[in-house]
Formats: sequence, C-alpha cells, structure tokens
Amino acid sequence: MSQTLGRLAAVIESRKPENGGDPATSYVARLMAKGDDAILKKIGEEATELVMAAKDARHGAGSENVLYECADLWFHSMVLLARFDLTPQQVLDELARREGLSGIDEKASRKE
Ligand SMILES: N=c1c2ncn([C@@H]3O[C@H](COP(=O)(O)OP(=O)(O)OP(=O)(O)O)[C@@H](O)[C@H]3O)c2ncn1[C@@H]1O[C@H](COP(=O)(O)O)[C@@H](O)[C@H]1O
Repeated sequence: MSQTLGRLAAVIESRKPENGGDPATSYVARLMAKGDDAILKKIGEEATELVMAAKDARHGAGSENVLYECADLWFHSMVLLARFDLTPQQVLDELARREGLSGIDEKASRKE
C-alpha cells in the first residue's frame, strides 16, 4: 500500500472512540462521534464539490482545485472504510483484481 495511505489509515484507526479518539482535539474523532450519517453526508458533499471543481476547471478555473477536492473525497472515504473495519489495502487489492478486466467486458458478463 502507498505509505501515505497506510500512515493515514493508522491515524484514522487511532481516532476511533474505542481507541481513545478525542472529539475535542481530532476532526476524525469528532466526525465519527457524530455517527455514520454525518460521514455519509460529508462524502456526498465532497463528491459534489469534486464535480463542481472539475466543471469549473473545464471553464478555466485552476485544475488544482480538482486535486484538493479529490483528496477531501479520498480522505472522507477512508474514514468510512475505517467505520466498517475495512482498509485502503483492501480497496487496492480489489483494484488489482480488476486489472486487465475491461469494464465493458465485465458489464457484458453481468448481463448473461
Ligand atoms: N487529510 C485530512 C483531511 N482532509 C480534510 N480534512 C478536514 O475535513 C474537513 C473538510 O470539510 P470542508 O472542506 O467541508 O470544511 P468545513 O466546512 O470546515 O467542514 P465541516 O464544518 O462541514 O466539518 C475540514 O475540516 C478539513 O480540515 C482533513 N482532516 C484530517 N486529515 C488527516 O487526518 C489526520 C487526523 O486528523 P485529526 O483527527 O483532526 O487529528 C490528519 O493528521 C490528516 O492527516
């Protein structure tokens, strides 16, 4: 796994309530304390912000905003993964499993 993703996943894990995460000092602990719906709401917001940044970039605004919003979305998705005791490595493993499998072929195989 990317070392950055691995380190971030470890920090997020340490912020869980059962691991002593403190909502007074930690954004992740505060978000987790609010519950799953708050995490899902943030993911919805960040996904929308990514879409808006991409649309703005097409019209001349800085493409760096696409990077920032994508980082926000990845980060909040990692908080969600942690809530389900899943890891970024498992997502990378799933992407690796799909390597070389055309999305068009995969979709066609589902229709049979
Ligand atoms: N990568 C991030 C990261 N990316 C974004 N954010 C926060 O996610 C929030 C994004 O929300 P918005 O952009 O919508 O801004 P906002 O309006 O202030 O957010 P809300 O009021 O809606 O919560 C901001 O508060 C950002 O600071 C992050 N907060 C933390 N991390 C990582 O998580 C680690 C643990 O953080 P703490 O739990 O705060 O110690 C940090 O060391 C970082 O590595």
